[in-house]
Amino acid sequence: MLKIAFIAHDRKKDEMVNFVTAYEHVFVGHQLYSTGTTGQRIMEVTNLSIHRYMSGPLGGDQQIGSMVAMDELDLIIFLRDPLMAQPHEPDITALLRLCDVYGIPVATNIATAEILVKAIDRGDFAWRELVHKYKPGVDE
Ligand SMILES: O=C(CO)COP(=O)(O)O
Repeated sequence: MLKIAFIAHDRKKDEMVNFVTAYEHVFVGHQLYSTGTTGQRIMEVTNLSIHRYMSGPLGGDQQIGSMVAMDELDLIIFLRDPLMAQPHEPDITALLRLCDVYGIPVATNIATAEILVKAIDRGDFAWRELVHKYKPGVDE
């Protein structure tokens, strides 16, 4: 079972809802997290149970970043809006930076998200189990 987070900016929320709905059969077996409004939108139209954090501009990206730092997430699907400035741009940058620090797979557009979900379905994420056994900063 993987720990997966969904985040979508406002003009990407319809795309996220359609995506998660299409692959509900894949996501149902995993532990799911999201920022506030994204999770609400997904849960309105699916039977998935998602732990929702705060809305992005109110700290949700940072809460998800904290999960990354604690080695509590395996994968993030973060559909960003590249054409609209966000008030919490520093939080977004910080989250993506932490994904790079810890080597967390993160899809920032739907094409990559499609590839990652197919990889989940095939079991390609088994390597995450090994990563969880080694915690940088703790074991070194
Ligand atoms: O702003 C966001 C991510 O940066 C998403 O937050 P919401 O899901 O609450 O809209």
